[in-house]
Amino acid sequence: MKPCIALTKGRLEKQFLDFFESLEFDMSSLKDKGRKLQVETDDFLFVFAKGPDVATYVENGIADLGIVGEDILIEHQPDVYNLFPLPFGRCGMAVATKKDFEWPQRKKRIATSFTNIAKEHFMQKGESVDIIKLEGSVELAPILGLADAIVDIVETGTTLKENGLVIEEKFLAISARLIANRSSLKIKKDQLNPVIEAFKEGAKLTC
Ligand SMILES: Nc1ncnc2c1ncn2[C@@H]1O[C@H](COP(=O)(O)OP(=O)(O)OP(=O)(O)O)[C@@H](O)[C@H]1O
Ligand SMILES: O=P(O)(O)OC[C@H]1O[C@H](OP(=O)(O)OP(=O)(O)O)[C@H](O)[C@@H]1O
Repeated sequence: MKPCIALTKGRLEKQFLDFFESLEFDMSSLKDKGRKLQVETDDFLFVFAKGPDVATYVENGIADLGIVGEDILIEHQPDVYNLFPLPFGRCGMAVATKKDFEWPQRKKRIATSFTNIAKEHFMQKGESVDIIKLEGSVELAPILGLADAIVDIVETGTTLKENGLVIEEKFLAISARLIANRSSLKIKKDQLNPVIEAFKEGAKLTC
């Protein structure tokens, strides 16, 4: 059976496919995949899923390898091998507030999609905070008065800027990572090692 690679849909997907093409793997059936969620190439079966689900498919051995943002690994702590960073999906985690915001004297209210990362970040500073879980457009929360601040991904800073927010603190550098199922790495060693080595070499060249 061909190795199965789970890919994070969305921005990582496009960046992975460019990276994959640069390694001269067969890309033909991936280029016009349309809305298909599974695509077979000469060498692999690709499945396309949301980041946390990529980690779940790899953890459960449905996919042998996965491409996922480090934010997902830190937030969800799946039981997988976290092999190495890939040269795309670079961004960071930050605390951001409204410009000129003064923290109130009560417990801080933090809106985020990354509740574990946010909790852990403030815990390490010795602060207990109230976390408000949002699914997206997190930048709205301080503007609308739902929270004092957000913990979210920042890349260019455009979303913050265009919504009148500023970075108070940057605290994590993130990139896409190659992950592997623990048993696949042993059982399918001969099939997977050449691919993993090709990704590693490609990552070194592009870094
Ligand atoms: N602005 C960004 N710049 C670079 N990488 C990002 C950015 N936002 C997210 N990422 C990385 O890409 C991964 C996938 O993010 P993406 O926004 O495509 O999916 P998502 O969070 O499920 O969003 P959506 O629900 O809008 O599809 C994240 O886990 C993170 O590692
Ligand atoms: O610094 P920037 O380059 O502006 O990128 C940061 C934005 O990108 C992500 O949002 P996404 O586009 O995934 O939408 P979301 O709000 O639905 O998560 C992230 O949550 C920020 O909002």
